[in-house]
Amino acid sequence: MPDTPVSRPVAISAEGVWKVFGPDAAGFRARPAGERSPEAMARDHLIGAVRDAGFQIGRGEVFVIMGLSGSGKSTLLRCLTRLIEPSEGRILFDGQDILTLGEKPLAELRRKRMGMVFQHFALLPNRTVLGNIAFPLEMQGMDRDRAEARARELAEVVGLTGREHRFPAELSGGQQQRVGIARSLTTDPEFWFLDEPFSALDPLIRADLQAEVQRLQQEHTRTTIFVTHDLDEAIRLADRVAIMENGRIVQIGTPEELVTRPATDYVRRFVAKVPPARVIRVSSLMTPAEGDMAGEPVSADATIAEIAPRIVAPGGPLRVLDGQGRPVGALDRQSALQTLASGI
Ligand SMILES: Nc1ncnc2c1ncn2[C@@H]1O[C@H](COP(=O)(O)OP(=O)(O)OP(=O)(O)O)[C@@H](O)[C@H]1O
Repeated sequence: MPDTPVSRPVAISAEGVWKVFGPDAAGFRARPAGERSPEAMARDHLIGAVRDAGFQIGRGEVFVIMGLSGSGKSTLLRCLTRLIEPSEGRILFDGQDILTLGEKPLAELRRKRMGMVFQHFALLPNRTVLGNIAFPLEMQGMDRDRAEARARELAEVVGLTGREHRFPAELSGGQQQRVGIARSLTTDPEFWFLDEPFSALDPLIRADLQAEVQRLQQEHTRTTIFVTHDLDEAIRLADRVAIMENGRIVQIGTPEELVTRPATDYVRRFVAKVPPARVIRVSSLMTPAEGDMAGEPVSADATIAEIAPRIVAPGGPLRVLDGQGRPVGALDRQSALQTLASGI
């Protein structure tokens, strides 16, 4: 499987992870490799919800898992948190295999270092916004005043100021999801798992919350694993995307790589409607150069769509700067225009 390696220190690593459902799922480990094809497994009424998944996620990375309904996204995410017990494989957090952890250390890991948000999660109907956000802290023994003070901070962070004393029934769907996001952040988790958190929301609210996730993720350099079946959402949020098909990861890459170098027809069909200018970055089109240059500055990390107004303006080549503001290349307007002409 084509896999663009992670470019940061590794935070989470999955090796040979399988999750099998069916009458004799427990006997799966003893199955020889030759008996693990979808056909051979189907004969024995076994479903390979996750099939031999392997990948590494970098610290602070947004790793998006996407694929069609039933491709195994949620099962894989749940395996990573051990909400579902994998049938086989290793899942390492900072080098430690969490599948070997006993109940107590696992609970500790979840409570202290992980935050989770789901599409449908239960808010406590008889508790206010603050009461709901504070709940995990109170469960951990924090006194009510301190827990509420922290909840108040988080309510502000997710834009719920002024609604602290409302009950869930008095909130819109988007506001309820904000409560869920705040609640998942009470312990300031290093690892943030989100499973289709915005699928039930209308597009405008969804875009708002996507921006919120980006902001929260950048502020605290959280390692974020985000499941979605929405390609637009994946492209907006992801550093890298893992595409799943029938339980298998068929490609891992940046949005740009998926669009410009799809590994299979399935991936090609998936990304067919993405305008290249939305994902191709200035760094991919520039001519590398060093030293002083003339021309209007653009960021090497920007997408061609983001700098469209500069590209269409008249003038010579654009001066490309890296994250530290150092000149790293020149962008020819003509070649950028060609990418732009393919749509935004
Ligand atoms: N508890 C279970 N028992 C049997 N089969 C299951 C179970 N959970 C999931 N599956 C099967 O495993 C496969 C993967 O399901 P999963 O929910 O992970 O997919 P998904 O990509 O998250 O789908 P969706 O986008 O619809 O949520 C599906 O074929 C599903 O029917």
